[in-house]
Amino acid sequence: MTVLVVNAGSSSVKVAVFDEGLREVLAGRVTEIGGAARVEVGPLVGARVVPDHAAAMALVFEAMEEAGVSVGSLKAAAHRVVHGGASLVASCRVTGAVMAEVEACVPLAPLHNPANLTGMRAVGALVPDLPQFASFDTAFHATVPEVAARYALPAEAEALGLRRYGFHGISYASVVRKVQEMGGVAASRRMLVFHLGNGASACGIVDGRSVGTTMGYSPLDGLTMGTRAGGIDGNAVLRLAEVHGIAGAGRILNRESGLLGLGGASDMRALRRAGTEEARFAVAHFCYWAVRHGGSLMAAMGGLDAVCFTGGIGENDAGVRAEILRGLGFAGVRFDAAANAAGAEVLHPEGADVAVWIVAAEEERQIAMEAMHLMAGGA
Ligand SMILES: Nc1ncnc2c1ncn2[C@@H]1O[C@H](COP(=O)(O)OP(=O)(O)O)[C@@H](O)[C@H]1O
Ligand SMILES: CC(=O)OP(=O)(O)O
Ligand SMILES: [Mg+2]
Repeated sequence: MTVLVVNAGSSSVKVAVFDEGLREVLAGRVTEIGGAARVEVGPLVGARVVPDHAAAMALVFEAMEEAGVSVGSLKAAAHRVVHGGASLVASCRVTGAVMAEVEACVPLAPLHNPANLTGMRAVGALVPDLPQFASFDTAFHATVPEVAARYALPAEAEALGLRRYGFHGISYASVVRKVQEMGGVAASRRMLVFHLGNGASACGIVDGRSVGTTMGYSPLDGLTMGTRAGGIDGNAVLRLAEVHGIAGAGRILNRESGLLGLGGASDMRALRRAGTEEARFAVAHFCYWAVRHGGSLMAAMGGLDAVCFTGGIGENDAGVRAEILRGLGFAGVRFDAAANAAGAEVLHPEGADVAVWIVAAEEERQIAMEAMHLMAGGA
């Protein structure tokens, strides 16, 4: 039951191959697709011209063969799909109807869903008979109460699908699973999880279920992100559209804002290296809004038992974690500075009221597990 997992982003593809025992036998990524791309897939490492996602998938298959993981041994491919809309709320086999629904959600996740579809088509073109499965970032949030999901809009607007869906659900599901594996369930009834990567969000999780999250209709709302603005007044959006047109406003909000717009770089490591006044302000903005939203989610959960950090920034940037944890001090959050600086798994001191953990995001493994569950006949 070897499964190829494909996590396609707008300009990158992350892949992993898992065997039936869920051992990761190959992993890698192709980044900066569209030109002189960077390839790091098993034995294939270096710069290559990769014009599109189809070419990237062809390279992945080439690397698999070179690594001795034959494409013929694959039993399935499984994809991350960012937006599943209102109807795709559980992982499923990819069919024409599923692809049409993912396509219908393109306007809701313009940076992500087109790439997810391209990944499915590329695999389909290279290995036509391979069963394909999809896991949705939105699915984990299907449990939020209606008051949290609805915007205060009239019924005609709701009928356009304008609801808070929430994202990063595959990552949140993997955090819940890993905290359970760490034996932390009892201590973590009410868990505030920060997924801090290029896209960033936070989620309030009670007894393993999402009760609220910061992203909404699309992955634009909530926290300050690499290139996305995060929360912004609808009238400010209208003003941007008036001046720049709808496409221009969309570009500014999704691709030119966030850390990039404030600090001159979308990448946290680049901001740290730059060390300018603007870069420092961008990081301060990122942390301030993470704390503000964290407080709101704590209210939605009725308290706090644990805080978890995941994603590239959450797992690696001790300064960001420290600033957010200090900001949550009012809620009884304490942390061990040395453990945080070292990037340890457990950050809370002995006897603390609130547990604090770093949990590595395992989106690919989660997707593989869901596909294998479906292949084994699970619902
Ligand atoms: N060692 C590190 N220190 C600080 N930030 C880091 C480190 N490693 C990765 N990051 C940051 O993580 C972010 C990317 O996170 P990641 O979860 O890989 O993103 P995505 O999967 O959404 O593309 C970037 O801002 C990057 O700078
Ligand atoms: C949903 C989302 O924002 O994803 P990413 O963090 O991969 O951009
Ligand atoms: Mg990510």
